[in-house]
Amino acid sequence: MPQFSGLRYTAAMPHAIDVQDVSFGWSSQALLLNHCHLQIPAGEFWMLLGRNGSGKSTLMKLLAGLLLPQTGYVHIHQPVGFVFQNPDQQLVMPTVGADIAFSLTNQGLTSTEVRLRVQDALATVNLSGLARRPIYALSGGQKQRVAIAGAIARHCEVLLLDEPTSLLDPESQQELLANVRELVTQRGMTALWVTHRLEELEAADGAVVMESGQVIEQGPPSQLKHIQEYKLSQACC
Ligand SMILES: Nc1ncnc2c1ncn2[C@@H]1O[C@H](COP(=O)(O)OP(=O)(O)OP(=O)(O)O)[C@@H](O)[C@H]1O
Repeated sequence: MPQFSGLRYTAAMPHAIDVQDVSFGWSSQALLLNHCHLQIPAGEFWMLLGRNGSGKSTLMKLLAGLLLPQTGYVHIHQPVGFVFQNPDQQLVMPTVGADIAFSLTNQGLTSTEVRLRVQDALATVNLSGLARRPIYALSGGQKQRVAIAGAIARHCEVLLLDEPTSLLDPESQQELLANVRELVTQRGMTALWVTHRLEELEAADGAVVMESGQVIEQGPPSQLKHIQEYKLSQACC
């Protein structure tokens, strides 16, 4: 198993994602994340909520291994795929098929294996037949699904999605949400999805609320006090 400072992979873990006492600051003067703890059960779909600037995206980057914590550990024992808010920041090849195949570079696969993985991944996100479609000719929702297909082609078991629907219209939002729900239910993947859209919680098994760099609550959405408060504040405005 690979082992890096602050990012530890272990063989048998009760949770797909286990964050223990993680602190991180963008500057040496102040910590943004302050002794964060978080556990996401394997094979479940969870959402991460919190006000602007509370540290959600920073935490997601720590989970993906794009940043390393200054103290504490992130334990993840399965391959991780990351889906950015804006898919144009992660789709790098001219066509759909080439982009998914690019994610398999350096995996030592034959061209037949690459082709089969691209086909399987496209079918999983309901984009079969679009392998030759130029990326620029896709809708925003289709681009997000190509990003997810890249993770599926790499056999990622944990999906991290940072506000994946914030640039989408309501119909594409619903399609993406249903697609990720299906990946969790049918393929047993684990997904953690950042959102400000409370209606998306209906698709989730659990939710985590962050405030000022700390996880202040986590559990089934209907039982979280802070989420009820957000709902009430939305209803009256
Ligand atoms: N690359 C960076 N360099 C320096 N500071 C950063 C960087 N990225 C984020 N920050 C700062 O860290 C703080 C938390 O940002 P972060 O994006 O993690 O919050 P967030 O909860 O995801 O917010 P939002 O809901 O608005 O996306 C902000 O004050 C932000 O300016």
